[in-house]
Amino acid sequence: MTTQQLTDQIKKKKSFLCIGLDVDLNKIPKHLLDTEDPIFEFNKAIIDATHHLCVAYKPNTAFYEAYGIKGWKALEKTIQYLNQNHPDIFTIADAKRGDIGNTSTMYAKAFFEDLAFDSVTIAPYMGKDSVEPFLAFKNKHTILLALTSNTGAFDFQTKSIDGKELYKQVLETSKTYQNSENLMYVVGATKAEYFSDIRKIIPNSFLLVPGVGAQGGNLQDVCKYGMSDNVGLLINSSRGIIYASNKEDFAQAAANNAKALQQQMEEILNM
Ligand SMILES: O=c1ccn([C@@H]2O[C@H](COP(=O)(O)O)[C@@H](O)[C@H]2O)c(=O)[nH]1
Repeated sequence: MTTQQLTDQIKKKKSFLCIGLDVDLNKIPKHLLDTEDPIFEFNKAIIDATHHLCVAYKPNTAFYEAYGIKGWKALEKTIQYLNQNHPDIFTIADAKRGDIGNTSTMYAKAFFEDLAFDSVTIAPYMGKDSVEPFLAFKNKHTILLALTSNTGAFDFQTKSIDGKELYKQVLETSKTYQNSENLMYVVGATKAEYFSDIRKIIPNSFLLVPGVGAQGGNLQDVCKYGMSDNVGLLINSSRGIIYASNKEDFAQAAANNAKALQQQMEEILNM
């Protein structure tokens, strides 16, 4: 999917919501545990109930890898279900990969070719030759960790090196990479006060913004300082939506929470 197609979807649905599919078998409704593939059944029910309210889904691969081969199969079935039934929805593998060049190429093949995700999250720490193999894939997007939502972000990312904060150096340097038009960035919703500075460096890039909901980030603040002329935001909520209820009504409860966020987004887009 191109960024223009993503922007068109945002305008059509009046939503820039990304729903995180972080499936924890201890949190899903008990009746699903009797099915052959509880992870996929949970995801399918959530997707069926919420796809009209969001423009993206983001499974975090940790929640699948933790269940071994069954988890990976459920991830594969989930992305196939999305690509077959909702090709207009942007898909993000939140895998936070990145390694020496030939290894990065294999990671890119895994997520872009085998699983056919639209995008994958990447850690920038190993630099240019670890990121460019992902950028080489046409119409696929590399979402670089810039300023993360957790408190540990202050350990390194905001530290000044040669007079400039590390996260700013990540933004500036990554713009010089080959095929940098395929870059997006992760910026945490809990860091709303940093968005103005970030937009000075990357005015038009898409930002994936986790941290609204369970982590306490504020949607209005993020939009006030982080929205670009073309919206340029994907606001993620995972636990705040998918675990709205652990009873039989879980999918409808998730849809209600997604709807509440989508309505706030619609108001912001109409302002
Ligand atoms: O800076 C980051 C980068 C990634 N994440 C991931 O996003 C979701 C957030 O889940 P919630 O339940 O809405 O808090 C999760 O997969 C994180 O690993 C992040 O939170 N912050």
